[in-house]
Amino acid sequence: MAEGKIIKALSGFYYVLSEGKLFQCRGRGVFRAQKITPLVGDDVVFEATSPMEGYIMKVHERKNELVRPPIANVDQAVLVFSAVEPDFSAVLLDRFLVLIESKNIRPLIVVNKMDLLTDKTKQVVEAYIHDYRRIGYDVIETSTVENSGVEQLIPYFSNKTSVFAGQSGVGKSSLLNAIRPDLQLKTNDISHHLGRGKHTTRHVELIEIGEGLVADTPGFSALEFNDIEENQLPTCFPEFVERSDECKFRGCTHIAEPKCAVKKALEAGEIPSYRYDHYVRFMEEIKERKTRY
Ligand SMILES: Nc1nc2c(ncn2[C@@H]2O[C@H](COP(=O)(O)OP(=O)(O)OP(=O)(O)O)[C@@H](O)[C@H]2O)c(=O)[nH]1
Ligand SMILES: [Zn+2]
Repeated sequence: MAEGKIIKALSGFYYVLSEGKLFQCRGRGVFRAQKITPLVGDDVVFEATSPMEGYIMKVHERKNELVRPPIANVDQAVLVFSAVEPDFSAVLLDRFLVLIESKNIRPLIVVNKMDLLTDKTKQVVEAYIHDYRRIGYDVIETSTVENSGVEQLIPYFSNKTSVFAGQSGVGKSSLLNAIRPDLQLKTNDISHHLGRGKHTTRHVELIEIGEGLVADTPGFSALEFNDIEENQLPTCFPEFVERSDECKFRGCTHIAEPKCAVKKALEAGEIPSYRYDHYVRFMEEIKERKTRY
């Protein structure tokens, strides 16, 4: 018996990577009865029946699970935004961050197309980058055209399973190509792998980058807060969590309560007003969803 990770699933076979070797495996017959469907990203115990084949005997418990693309045990989400074309959007970034924080996935923010900034737009984008770094997020500035910042990304992949996420056209495929030119993902093309329409079935595959694994299909295409509870939302804003011990009320939602440390920090300019505004907006969205059912 050996331990491995499923990096690809195709036509009833699971491809298990174990100590640098790939095994084409079948699942155990009992998985079907037990309603276990092994997923890409699953850590498994398998029995090798030849140097390249085997049977999956056990699927380890998952740390998390994405639906689109179907992938288990995601450690990190690389949130790709462009500085311009499309314009940097803090509300979209906050939406991604909430979803990711709620699944215990570590975010890495990449701001791409830095080459397109003018003196004026640069100030705006740099101010945002500064704010997110102050919260404690890692932000990497890149340009695939000038090939800058790209190599800074590589160490972040080590010993992790990562998923790229971000709007269409921000440069996700371009970044992956810059990191691993042999992938030759088509860019700016509606039919290429990373940009495939929402309704086609996707085969996700984990590819090796640096010392880690990265999904070749981006995640988090649905940006709704369906699985997030009201009391969970404050925990998705690290700069609120950090201060909530100082709130007068335990379980403070930082909205209407008096003597709230988050609101105090907001008034003092320590928390950017747009972050707080997004929080309030997301909270309303979650509450509204509840009354709908
Ligand atoms: N100026 C500039 N253009 C870039 C940069 N990175 C990517 N692009 C261009 O932006 C366009 C979109 O890039 P893609 O890599 O296809 O973007 P994507 O995020 O994979 O898009 P989808 O597949 O639709 O999700 C292409 O025309 C790229 O050439 C960059 O750093 N600077
Ligand atoms: Zn509070």
